[in-house]
Amino acid sequence: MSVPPAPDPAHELAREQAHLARARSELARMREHTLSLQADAGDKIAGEHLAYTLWQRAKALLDDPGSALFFGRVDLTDGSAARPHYIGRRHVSDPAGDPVVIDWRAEVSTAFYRASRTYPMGVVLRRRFGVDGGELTAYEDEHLLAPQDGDVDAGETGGSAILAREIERPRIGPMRDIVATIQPEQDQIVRADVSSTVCVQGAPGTGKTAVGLHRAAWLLYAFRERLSRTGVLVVGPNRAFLEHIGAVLPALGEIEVRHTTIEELVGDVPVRATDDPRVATLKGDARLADVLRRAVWARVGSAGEPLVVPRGARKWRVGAFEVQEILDELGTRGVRYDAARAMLPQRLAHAVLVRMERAGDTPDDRVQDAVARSKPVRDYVTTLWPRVDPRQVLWELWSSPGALAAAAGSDLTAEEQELLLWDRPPRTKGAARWTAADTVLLDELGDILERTPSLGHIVLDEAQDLSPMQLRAVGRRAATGSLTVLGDIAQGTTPWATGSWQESLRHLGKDGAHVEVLDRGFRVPAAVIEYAARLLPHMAPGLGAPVSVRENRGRLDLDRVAAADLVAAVVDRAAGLARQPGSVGLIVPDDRVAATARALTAAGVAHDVLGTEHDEVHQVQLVPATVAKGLEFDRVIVVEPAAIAAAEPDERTGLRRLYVVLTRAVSGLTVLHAEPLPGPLA
Ligand SMILES: Nc1ncnc2c1ncn2[C@@H]1O[C@H](COP(=O)(O)OP(=O)(O)OP(=O)(O)O)[C@@H](O)[C@H]1O
Repeated sequence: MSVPPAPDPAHELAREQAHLARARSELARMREHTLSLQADAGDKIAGEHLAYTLWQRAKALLDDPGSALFFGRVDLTDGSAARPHYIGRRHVSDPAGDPVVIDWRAEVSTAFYRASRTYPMGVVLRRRFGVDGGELTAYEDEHLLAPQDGDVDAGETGGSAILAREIERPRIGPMRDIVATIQPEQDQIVRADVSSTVCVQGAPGTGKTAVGLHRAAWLLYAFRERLSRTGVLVVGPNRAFLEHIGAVLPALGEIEVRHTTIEELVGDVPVRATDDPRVATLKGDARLADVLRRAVWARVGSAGEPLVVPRGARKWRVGAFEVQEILDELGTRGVRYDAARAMLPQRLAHAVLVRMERAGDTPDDRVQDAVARSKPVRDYVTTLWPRVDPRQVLWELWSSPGALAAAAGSDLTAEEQELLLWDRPPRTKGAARWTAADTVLLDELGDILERTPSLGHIVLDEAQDLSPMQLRAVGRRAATGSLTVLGDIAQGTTPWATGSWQESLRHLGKDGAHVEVLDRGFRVPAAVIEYAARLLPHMAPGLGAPVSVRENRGRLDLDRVAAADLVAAVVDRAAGLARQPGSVGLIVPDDRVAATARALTAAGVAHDVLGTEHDEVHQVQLVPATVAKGLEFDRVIVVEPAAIAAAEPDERTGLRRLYVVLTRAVSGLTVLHAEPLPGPLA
């Protein structure tokens, strides 16, 4: 194929701008058309539903003048000619139905993200557009089949000015989508098949969260019917994090995806107490699943008495031995406790029916139903296979050494059982003050009784922090679906944080799922990541820091002041940073949040306190150290690292917490302290 001469850039840009104008007018036409459709349906309710669907579709077709309808183009060869495809956030077509812009999630778009000089995937030309205020301002070309002079090399770090500009932009407000610049290794994860669970290990800022959210959007596009029926869920560490990421999926047109924390996911009962870390860790241990199962199933009685059912003048009798066989069979079939309980009356009635037939009667199904519903059968079942309330089971276990020992078998040592028992048991289950770890156990008990419904897909972020029992709670909600598991072992800050993804995947019920590693850092600049990485050998040996792909090495200031001046210095530095554009994260030890907020307010520095309800979004965000995970800010001030580390139960967790807070910055990090810095940071 002959290589066309290089076009005049100004002329070429004007042509692309004309294509954008055309795309905009086609989108407006699509919207007009949708608005003109009448919501005529058979009945009133169906009519209202249709009208709502049309209204939603029209809303989705609204053009956003602040962003361009496409950000890239690939010209794919079909042997003789090359056809251009414009790639954007949504599909736009002309009146004949031919595409003007193709959704980034469509099959053809894959080449835009993945093609390389080594694997050109039929890409004659890949073009990335520079966009400003919704207008095309520049473009960059790569001719993958036959490279030309002036091509950028996007495979090279710093090769693409457009990618660099996107990565380097100062951060303001919540997280944005990355559709225009998804990297090949990220795209592999985004487009992994719906049936496969993928686990991503990645250092801070390698794009795990971004990849997980784009994967959810891609799955919803590629498997729309199946997943809109079964549902997609995003699970994150806390509300501040969910607020930070909550706009990404709606910006990609996906408004149905629920976002939740693990506590909200399992929390049917209010949490009114906290466990000592040793107790919480034990309650999160997977062995508890067996203990709970035994505690529930031990409630099924043994058939000591025969079942006697009077009908008319006769009494029908099913011997205890035969009833026991039925009980044993139901208990070993793998059905849930309540389902088995619901089957028992019919099984017993069937045994009665067999006796009636043997005696020469010809009873039909209605007789069996009547026997199953009769009082003697109901009473017999209630005694043998009682109704179980999860809270009652747990209350008994934590109150009664005998009950716990019986359920524990050889799974828990005497010492462990001692740890689990309440010092002062509440008098009733209603008076119990449940802890967060208890709610997870109650959720497990709920599933022993009745199967938890499964969703189609779950994106589980910061998964390293979940206990085995929490992982089980998430896993059963994806039992017939799949998961995207995201995390970083070095950022594990719970006493039960995982040391092995294989183990976590086992608890999730997805043994053997693939673990991918992302190691190119898009957030943290080199000067900052090199400093934070000094902690790694002390708290996560074997794990490496990301290689920063940022051009800007960033700014690192270590700033020591006298203890008496610390609060004033914090206010002064925050106010100083707030004079320049970009968000400011002021990360302080949790127990200093209130005092810092008061000092900021007194000095007139407008701010939000993350982790509390707040309506406005201010430039300065005051962040308790334990809430910082997963967040990012343009400039970060970390206040008193020694106190942040000392607030954790052990040294390793303290250093990991520091690693998390030190890696939130995009442009610059100031470490402000009065106490000496923890060893590796000094
Ligand atoms: N391909 C990309 N193009 C542009 N920006 C990207 C890309 N990938 C990631 N980023 C940006 O890098 C930053 C970090 O991404 P993200 O929060 O997803 O990282 P993470 O691995 O989840 O970090 P952490 O472990 O700290 O939670 C975000 O601002 C994100 O938009």
